[in-house]
Amino acid sequence: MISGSGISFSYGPRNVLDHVDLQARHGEVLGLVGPNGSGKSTLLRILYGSLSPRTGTVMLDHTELHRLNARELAQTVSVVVQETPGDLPLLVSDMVLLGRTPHHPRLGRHTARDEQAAAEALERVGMLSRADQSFDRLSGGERQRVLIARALAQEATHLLLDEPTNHLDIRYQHEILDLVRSLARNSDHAIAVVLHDLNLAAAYCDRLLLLSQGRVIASGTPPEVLTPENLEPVYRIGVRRLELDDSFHLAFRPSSPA
Ligand SMILES: Nc1ncnc2c1ncn2[C@@H]1O[C@H](COP(=O)(O)OP(=O)(O)OP(=O)(O)O)[C@@H](O)[C@H]1O
Repeated sequence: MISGSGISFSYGPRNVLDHVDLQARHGEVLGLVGPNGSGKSTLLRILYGSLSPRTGTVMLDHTELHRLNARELAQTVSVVVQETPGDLPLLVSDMVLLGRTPHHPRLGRHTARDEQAAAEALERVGMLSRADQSFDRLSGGERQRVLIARALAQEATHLLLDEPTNHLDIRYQHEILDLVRSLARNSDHAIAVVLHDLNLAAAYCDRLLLLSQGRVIASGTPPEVLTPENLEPVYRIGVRRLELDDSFHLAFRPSSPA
């Protein structure tokens, strides 16, 4: 489980997170949603130890995050973030093999097991046929899929993703989120994912945390959180919820100018 309690954070004097509590349990996908600047990425960075909270603690299962060294952390948590590496002269297969680094002794060579894990991960994101291509010649969406493969090859049991569907076409938005959900369901991963698309969040997340200005506005299942009453004041846009047989769809309309 990834859990945060009482997490506050400021960049300089500016408070960006204010006593946030969250839990991403094994077997579940927790979605972090909220408008631009609400603190989602900052929260995610705190959950993988790239930023330290001003107050509060992050636990990975029964261990406080700050007690893990870099290798232990990388064996426990894999991360897919927006900052794609610049023009690295790496093949796609090499990029994915980087995910195996935490499993090696210092300066160890890749083993057959590493190669196999990398190939399996590329297969899962539909990129195995591109293994021998240069990473920096891929499209944004293809790069994203390779970075997800790198996280899969890492074989950590906790997974954090920041807008993983950015750059992806509709088919791969669904395929990647389906894959993320299957990692929770079938491999018992604990997963937290930042998503902007609330309909995708409703379809693929088990629980949601709705943030606004660094505070938790609502948390619970998608039907509990994604109500017009919660969303309209936070996004300042009209929201209609269309109930379908066993799900719902959110439709949005810009508010008329006052
Ligand atoms: N390095 C930084 N230095 C100062 N302020 C920052 C920094 N990074 C983010 N912020 C500010 O912190 C607030 C929260 O940013 P954050 O990126 O966590 O929001 P977000 O919800 O992920 O936004 P978005 O949906 O636009 O990606 C914003 O007001 C942002 O301007």
